[in-house]
Amino acid sequence: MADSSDATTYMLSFSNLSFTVKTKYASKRLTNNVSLDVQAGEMLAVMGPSTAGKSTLLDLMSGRKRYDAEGGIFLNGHSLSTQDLKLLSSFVEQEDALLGTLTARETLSCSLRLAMPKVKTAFVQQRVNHVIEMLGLKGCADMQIGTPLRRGLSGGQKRRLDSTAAKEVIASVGSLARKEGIMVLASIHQPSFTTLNEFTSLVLLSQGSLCFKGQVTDLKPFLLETGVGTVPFVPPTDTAMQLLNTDFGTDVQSELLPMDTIQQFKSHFARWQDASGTGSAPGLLSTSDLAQIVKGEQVHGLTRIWLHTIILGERMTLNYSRNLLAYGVRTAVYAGETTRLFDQCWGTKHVFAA
Ligand SMILES: Nc1ncnc2c1ncn2[C@@H]1O[C@H](COP(=O)(O)OP(=O)(O)OP(=O)(O)O)[C@@H](O)[C@H]1O
Repeated sequence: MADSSDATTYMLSFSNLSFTVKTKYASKRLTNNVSLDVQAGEMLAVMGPSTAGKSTLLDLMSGRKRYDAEGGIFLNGHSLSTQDLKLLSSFVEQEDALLGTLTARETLSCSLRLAMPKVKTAFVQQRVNHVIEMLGLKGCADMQIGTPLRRGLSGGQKRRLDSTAAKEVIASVGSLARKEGIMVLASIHQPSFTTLNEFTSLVLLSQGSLCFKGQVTDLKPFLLETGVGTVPFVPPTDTAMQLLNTDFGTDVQSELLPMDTIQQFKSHFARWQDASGTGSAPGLLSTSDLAQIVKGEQVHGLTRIWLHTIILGERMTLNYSRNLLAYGVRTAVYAGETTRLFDQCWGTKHVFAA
């Protein structure tokens, strides 16, 4: 999220983030007073049962959704607006969003230029080369990603560019994050033990509420201290997920936390957090430092729209020029349909006239 040259200096504090959707008849709280800190270089895994509110929380944390009035997001004590957050963060969607006709290098370069439209070509080349190296994509950097008609990168190589995380992806992203002081927040489903261990910290959510935040290795002692315990050969995250999944009333839930499971988990967490104490506070930033970090190489308003249009136009031209057959067929179909419709309308007009 926040990029910095000094990996230990920056901390983002998310305070009381709530998000309520209002329908015609009622309102529903999708995220409920979530407060947590994330340090520069931290890799945070967000886990929770389906519909726990993971995507909503990530949207709030990255400025894609506006949180309710009582919330706030602070960088080393300075309040950030949703606009600031948008400029500071990059969001990778769950869905595959790769254009098959572009190479890995072109894909990364286009993403970087969209995020920082005014940076010099030499900077883009240098950063893209660095990321390609970090992701282990050097051997296939200039290979097209691939379309249904043309084979390109392998599935594993593609996953290093898209959002589907595996151990090697997370490991590469983690080392980039540590080196560059980037904060990585990722929603993950059923990670393997080794994948999860690549993250530095873990957030557990259920019904929009924060149920645990700590080091990945803290979860086991937390479950032991709260009396839930752990099951031999079962990862602590699986035990926690079973407890937090309210879709099914499981035996594990009624046995271990017989009353309101989520409420009990939350109050255990509050007590555990108090006992563990809070980490050291980061130094305050001056207003000018903050302005420098947030604005950086960014451009705003019409210039941004104009530069984005140019970059997307270049990408579209590249895509069309490499996919002439598919687009040629499509154009022919549209032309045929238009002629047919025109013919029909013309024919109908003549019938009425007769
Ligand atoms: N705009 C909206 N209006 C009403 N309900 C919504 C809206 N957006 C999300 N929801 C509901 O909020 C809940 C949380 O959604 P969210 O996508 O954040 O969960 P999630 O934990 O990411 O789920 P999953 O793991 O299944 O992707 C879901 O029940 C979803 O249907």
